[in-house]
Amino acid sequence: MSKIERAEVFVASPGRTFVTLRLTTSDGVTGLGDATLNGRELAVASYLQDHLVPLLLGKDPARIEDIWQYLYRGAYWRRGPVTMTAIAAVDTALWDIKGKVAGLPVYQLLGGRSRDGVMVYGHASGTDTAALLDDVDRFLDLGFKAVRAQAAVPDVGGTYGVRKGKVYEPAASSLPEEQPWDTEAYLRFAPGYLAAVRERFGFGFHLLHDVHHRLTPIEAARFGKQVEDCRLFWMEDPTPVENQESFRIVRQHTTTPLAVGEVLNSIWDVQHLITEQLIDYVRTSVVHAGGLTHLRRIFDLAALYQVRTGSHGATDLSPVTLAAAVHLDTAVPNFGIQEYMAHADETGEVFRSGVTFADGMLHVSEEPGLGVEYDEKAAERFPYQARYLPVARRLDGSVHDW
Ligand SMILES: O=C(O)[C@@H](O)[C@H](O)[C@H](O)CO
Ligand SMILES: [Mg+2]
Repeated sequence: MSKIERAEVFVASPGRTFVTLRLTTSDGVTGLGDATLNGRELAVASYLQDHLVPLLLGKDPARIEDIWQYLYRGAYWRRGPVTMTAIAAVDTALWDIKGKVAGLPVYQLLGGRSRDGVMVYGHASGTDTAALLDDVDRFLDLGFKAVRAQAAVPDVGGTYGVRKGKVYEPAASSLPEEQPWDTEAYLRFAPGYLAAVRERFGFGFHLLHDVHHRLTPIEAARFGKQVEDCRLFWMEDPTPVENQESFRIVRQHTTTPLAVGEVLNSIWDVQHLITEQLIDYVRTSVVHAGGLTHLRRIFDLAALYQVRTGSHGATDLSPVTLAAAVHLDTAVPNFGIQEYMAHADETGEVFRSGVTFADGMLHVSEEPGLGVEYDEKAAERFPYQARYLPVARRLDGSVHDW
């Protein structure tokens, strides 16, 4: 029997911080898992190093489901982003190993190909409507079939999702940046720029928008209703998601499709959203929702209720997560869309990935496993730097959801 012989945890900041787990078996096969929890990353690194590595050494790497159950039930303290991200890293690395041992790409282990490629959406943004329109134009020129549109609210600034440099990087400061927020100004402004995008470019592509947890249920209902003519692919994270019930209020008022789940970690976090058909797309990701083993379970539940997938894919999810996501997206029947932002060039110096972009879609390579390699020598050139996501404050100074 092959055994898990080594388990190494790497923390590096090539462009942004990534925590990476590498397992090595007694047969010399390696597997990679992403363990990045942006802004709280060292907690997961310690969870792995101090609490899971000692449990993994000597275990049979082929027993993916058993190890998942052992780590989940064995923790006793259930769910939560830190635990589920640590378990995800182990699980993803074990799928990578299983693929390499079998000589098959991971999507083949998941049931094989359901589609030729994985449709993605890119992030267009602008400091005003004109700049946003130019950016949408650029994405359409690059061949994207789906584009998310965000613009800064005039006279307020600080709006979520507006790219400053080449790469969107909200976690840019050594202490959390504080950004102003004004709900009424946003509600006055945002429907107009979404309409302007449709007016200029028409309906021959999918248009998405991320509200980023900023509205109350009734505000989100008003927004969804107001933008119905834009025929959005989805309105993302309309309200803070802890209260699954609040989606019923939004749902009762609008046919704008709803997407949620990037901050959620388990099937129980999305259970009512799915079974009561309160959402259209579930955005849980490989890295934050317990790995391929658990995410596939969520996607299967979703399929029963015609909820489709729309996995989180911002650049604070490493190339290991992106590859794992594209393998799963390639295989599942109820795939919807995959979020995709190209990683910074420095990230590509550390992670070599076989995932490629063509014609608005991502494709996995046919290499066995996930098709990603980690260059630890290159990673040494990018030592860890603490960075935080911003926080939002209303104009009266009180804390809002970022
Ligand atoms: O849907 C998205 O890409 C965003 O919500 C980001 O994931 C979030 O700002 C954390 O980086
Ligand atoms: Mg989002």
